[in-house]
Amino acid sequence: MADANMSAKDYISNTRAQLLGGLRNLSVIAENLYQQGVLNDDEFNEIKAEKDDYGRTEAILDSVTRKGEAACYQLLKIIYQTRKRTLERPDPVFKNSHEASAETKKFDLNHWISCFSFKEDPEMGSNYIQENKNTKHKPKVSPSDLLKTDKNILLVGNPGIGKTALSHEMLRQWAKRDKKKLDYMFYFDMREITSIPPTMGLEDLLFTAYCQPDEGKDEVLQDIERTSDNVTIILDGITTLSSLVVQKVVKKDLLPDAKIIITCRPDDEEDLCLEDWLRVEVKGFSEETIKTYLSTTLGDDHREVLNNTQMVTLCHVPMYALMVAASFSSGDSLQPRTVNEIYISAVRHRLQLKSRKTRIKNPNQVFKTKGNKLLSLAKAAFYATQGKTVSLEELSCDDSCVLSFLKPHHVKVAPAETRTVYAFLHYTMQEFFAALWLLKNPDKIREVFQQCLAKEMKHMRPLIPFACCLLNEKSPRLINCLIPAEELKETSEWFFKEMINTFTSEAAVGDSEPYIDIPFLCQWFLSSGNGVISFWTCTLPSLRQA
Ligand SMILES: Nc1ncnc2c1ncn2[C@@H]1O[C@H](COP(=O)(O)OP(=O)(O)OP(=O)(O)O)[C@@H](O)[C@H]1O
Repeated sequence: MADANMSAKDYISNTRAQLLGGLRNLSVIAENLYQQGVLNDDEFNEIKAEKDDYGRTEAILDSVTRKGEAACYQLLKIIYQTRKRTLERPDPVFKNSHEASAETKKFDLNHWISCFSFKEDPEMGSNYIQENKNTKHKPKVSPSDLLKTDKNILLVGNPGIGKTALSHEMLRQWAKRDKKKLDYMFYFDMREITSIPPTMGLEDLLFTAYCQPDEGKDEVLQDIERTSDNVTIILDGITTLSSLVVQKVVKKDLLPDAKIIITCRPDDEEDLCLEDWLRVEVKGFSEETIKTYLSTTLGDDHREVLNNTQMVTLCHVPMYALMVAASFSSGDSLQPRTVNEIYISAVRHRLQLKSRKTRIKNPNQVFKTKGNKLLSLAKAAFYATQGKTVSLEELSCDDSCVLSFLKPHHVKVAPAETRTVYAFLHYTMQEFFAALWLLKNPDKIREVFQQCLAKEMKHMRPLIPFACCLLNEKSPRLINCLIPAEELKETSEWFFKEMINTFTSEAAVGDSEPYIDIPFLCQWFLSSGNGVISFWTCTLPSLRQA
C-alpha cells in the first residue's frame, strides 16, 4: 500500500497498475482535468479519442505524470471528489468465504484515495445550518449556506416574499461555482408543470419536463441514478404531493441520496409532512434592505417612501417593494397606501405605459376602453387559479394591453415540441385578477367560499383577502370602470356576513385544517381603510362566539 505522506506523483505511480484496471467514467476525470486547465485542448481530445477505458486511463496517467506534482495532485483531488462514480465500489456483503477471499485480495481504490493526505479539504468543507423550527434564535442563512448543506430544505414564506428569487439565486450561484465537479441541479416551477401524468417516470420528469442532454441521455440518467448524492432538485411553489413521480422524489423512493429543496406558502406546509427537513423561513426585506432597495431603484425620491410608515411596512414583502418603486417612478400623484392599492396602481401603471403610445392619456379612460379585454384576462386568471396553474390556456392574446401583464411560457408537449402559453408576470397578480373576476360574477362567490374550506381547493383562499379589499368603499375609483359601483355595493351588503358565517361555521372550525387565516385577513382589513375596519369591529363579537 502506498504511503499517505508520499508526493502525489509517487502515490499515483505506485498504484498505476491498479488504476489502469480500476478507474471508471474516464470522461468525468478528463473533463475535470480539462476544466481546471491541467489538460489542453489537444490532450483532452486525444484522451477522448482512445478506444477504451484502459487506453484513456493510460493517457491521463501519462499526461499528469509528465506535467509533474501539481497535475498529479489535481488528479488525486478529482478522483477523491468524484470517487462515487469513478471508483468501483467493493461489495461489502460476500455470499461465501470463497468470494470473500477473492474480494479481499482485490485492491480497494476507495480506501487508497481516502488515505492520501490532501493539503486542504478536497470537498471544500460543508457548513451546517443550525436553524430548525424549534430553535428560539433563528440564525440568518444565506443562499450559499443553503447550497452547501447536504440536508433537504423546506423554504416557507408568504406570497411574494422571495422564495422563487432565493431559488433562482441558488441556481445562479451553483452555475457560477468555481468547483467544476460534475453534479446536477434541476429547477421546477411547480405551477408550470401541473399536468404531470400518473405514468410519468423520473426520466420524463428530468428530461422532458426540464431539459434533455444533447447526447448520451441514457448514460447521464444512469449517472444521476447511481450517484444521486450529486443531484439537487428544486421544486418551487409546491402545494401538494399529488403527482406520483414528485412524491417518489420527495420521499426518496427515487434518487435516495439527492438533495431536495421545496418552496411553499405557509398554508401548504402542513400537508407536505416534511418534519425532519431543514425548515427555513423566507422573511423578506429588513429595514436596512428596504432602504438600500428603494434608494437604488428610486434615487432621491426614496426618502418620500421612507417617510411613509405604511409604505415601508408594505416594502418588507419584496413583491410590494417592487410595485411601490414602480408606482413612484411612474410619477403618479396618487400613491398606493395599501396592498390592494398597490395592485391597482400596478395595473394602472402598466396601462399608462401602454397608453403613452395612444392618444388616451387618462388612465380611467384606458380602463374603460380596455375594460372587456381586462375582464377576459381576469376570467382566464380565475380559471387558471382554480386549476392550480399559471398557464392561461383559453386566453386570446392579441391585445398589447393584455400582453403587457403577461410573459410567454413554453410548455413541453413532446420531447421535441413545445407550445407557447401565457402566464402572469407574477402569480400574485393572477390571484388579484382572479378576485376581480369573482366580484364581477357574484353568483360564484358562495361556491368559492365553500371551495376554500376544502383541503384540495385551499389554493383559492388568497382570493378572499383581495376580494375583501376590492369591495372596500374606499377602493380606488378605477375598479369601478370594470365593475360598476352599484354592483360592488350590492355584493358587499352580503359578502362579509356570508364570509364570516362560512369561515366560522362548524364545517370550517371542525376541520383540523385551519380554514382561513383570520389574523391574515385582519392585517389586510387594517391596511385597507376605515370602512372595512368598522365592519370588522362590529362582526368581532359574533366571531368570538363562534
Ligand atoms: N431578494 C430580492 N431582491 C430583489 N427583488 C426581490 C427579491 N426577492 C424577491 N424580489 C422581487 O419580488 C418578486 C416576488 O418574489 P418571488 O416570486 O420570489 O416570491 P415568492 O415567495 O416565490 O411568491 P409566491 O409564493 O407568490 O410564488 C420577484 O419577482 C422580485 O421582483
